Amino acid sequence: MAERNATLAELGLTAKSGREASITGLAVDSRAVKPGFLFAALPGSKVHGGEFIQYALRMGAGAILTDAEGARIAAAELAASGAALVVASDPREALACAAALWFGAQPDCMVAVTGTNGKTSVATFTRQIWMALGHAAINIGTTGVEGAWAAPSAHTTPDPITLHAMLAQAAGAGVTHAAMEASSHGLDQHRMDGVRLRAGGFTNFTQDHLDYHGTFEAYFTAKAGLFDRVLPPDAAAVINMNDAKGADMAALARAKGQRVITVGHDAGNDLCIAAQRFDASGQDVRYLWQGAPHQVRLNLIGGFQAENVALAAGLVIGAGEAAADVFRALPQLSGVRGRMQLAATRTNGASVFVDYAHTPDAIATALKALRPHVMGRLIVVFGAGGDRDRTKRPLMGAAAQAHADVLFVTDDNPRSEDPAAIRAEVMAACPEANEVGDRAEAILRGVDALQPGDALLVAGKGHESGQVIKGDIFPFDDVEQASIAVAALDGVI
Ligand SMILES: CC(=O)N[C@H]1[C@@H](OP(=O)(O)OP(=O)(O)OC[C@H]2O[C@@H](n3ccc(=O)[nH]c3=O)[C@H](O)[C@@H]2O)O[C@H](CO)[C@@H](O)[C@@H]1O[C@H](C)C(=O)N[C@@H](C)C(=O)N[C@H](CCC(=O)O)C(=O)O
Ligand SMILES: Nc1ncnc2c1ncn2[C@@H]1O[C@H](COP(=O)(O)OP(=O)(O)OP(=O)(O)O)[C@@H](O)[C@H]1O
Ligand SMILES: N[C@H](CCC[C@H](N)C(=O)O)C(=O)O
Ligand SMILES: [Mg+2]
Repeated sequence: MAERNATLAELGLTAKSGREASITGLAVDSRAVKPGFLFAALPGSKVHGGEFIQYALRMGAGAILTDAEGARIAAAELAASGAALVVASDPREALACAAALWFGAQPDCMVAVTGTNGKTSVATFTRQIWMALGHAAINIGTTGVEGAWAAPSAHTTPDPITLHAMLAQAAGAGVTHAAMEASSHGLDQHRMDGVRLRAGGFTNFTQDHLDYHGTFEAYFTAKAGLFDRVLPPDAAAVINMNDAKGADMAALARAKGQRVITVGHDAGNDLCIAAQRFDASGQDVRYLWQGAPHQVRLNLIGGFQAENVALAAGLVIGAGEAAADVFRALPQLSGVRGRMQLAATRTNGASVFVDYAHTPDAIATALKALRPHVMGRLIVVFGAGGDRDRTKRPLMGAAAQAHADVLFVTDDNPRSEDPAAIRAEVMAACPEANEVGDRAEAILRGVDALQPGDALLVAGKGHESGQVIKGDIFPFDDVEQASIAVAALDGVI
């Protein structure tokens, strides 16, 4: 963090009590507080950050940003310390704006994408198109920061302090364009409210994260926040109209005055996916941009990727590039790590794909997408994560049952839960599936079952490099395991 000072007013904040503060840095975790820092004591899902105000004050915090509840929890310590106290009705939003002002620089041209599935894919394709057009661009999300500047990231949408530190560093390194993922947690917690966006995208809305949001309505409201709160009225909203919620999202965006760019299979859309022809290594797609045809080669497996590419193209056009240039760049797109990635091929010609499908809709979409590329049977190895939405487990089982011919149910980050109990919840909807808890063995069994013309989809972990069991992370990589299995069975590397 840069060595500098700011007044509360310079961070858009007004103190309710306490002495004048000269802020030296920002922290959301009391353990990161240094002398002179502003500590944001936020209402959490487990505990109220107000519980840690006294600790932050002992570490030398110069100011506290919190809500009425946090101020009440630490009233005595706050009065005794004389530290500046800012009380906000929504301290997360206030922190996001303060972080934007503290770190200052952001890439000039930024866009964000939300939706249950496809965010990483769309953000990555957006960055790739910008780079093909000669811009210094990055994407920020589940796979970290990638492109013209790189950094790891623990969250899909980082907390505002981490996010604005990243944006400022990237801008300082010459990055002019950034595409970021807006997760529903991130939107609900106002993590990106201080980001200046030129365009926002919506992929789709299906089940995930009900453990956190509670209801579909609350989950949708969180996602809608990208358009009705974060995206300014002069921005473009790029909406997938194939999704059942597309029309609602478009209406919200129009009500805010945003320029809506619709994307979909119907001819009435601004960007229409008019036709697709599949082959072993990808697809030819006929797009219509405002009625004019652009026929492009996509070296990407899966019909849904043409939708993700269309959204990315819409975002780039919405953010100011000429449509003809954008369509010319599309054949250069390459697949996203762990998304429909061809991981290995058996000597009998059967293929193994690794994909990040971890929701019911994603499993159905990924399996359906493979069908036109496969003449034989579809085999799937999958599981469901622990400490995450439990209600999606049988739905994932049902999706696999409906769209695959042979099923192996295995473990996928059981976290604190009993792995056998998670598998049982999945298998309630696919009782005939083979149950193989150990993921490496499940992949080996899946690969062993491959006959000429078959394909195996290893779903759920995509780019992930570890299996999370209890508090430990064991190194595990689906792509690597697929290659090992093929080498072991076929005797080749
Ligand atoms: C459910 C959730 O999103 N939690 C995030 C949230 O934590 P919280 O507010 O609920 O934390 P809490 O434990 O109740 O603590 C309350 C407050 O006390 C503070 N605290 C806590 C302990 C202490 O000693 N001192 C201290 O100051 C915490 O920093 C926090 O501000 O705010 C924290 C600080 O920003 C985040 O680190 C934390 O992310 C947790 C680790 C997490 O796992 N989040 C996941 C579910 C998530 O955000 N995922 C999304 C979506 C992924 C997808 O697309 O599928 C993502 O964007 O990554
Ligand atoms: N447009 C789409 N429609 C339906 N399913 C999709 C779509 N795009 C991707 N998927 C499926 O979802 C999986 C995850 O894709 P991706 O990582 O791009 O999504 P995400 O929204 O970033 O996920 P996360 O919420 O974990 O960040 C893919 O591996 C694929 O199976
Ligand atoms: N960002 C998602 C990823 C899930 C991936 C899957 N491997 C799992 O662990 O469930 C989540 O944390 O819900
Ligand atoms: Mg993602």
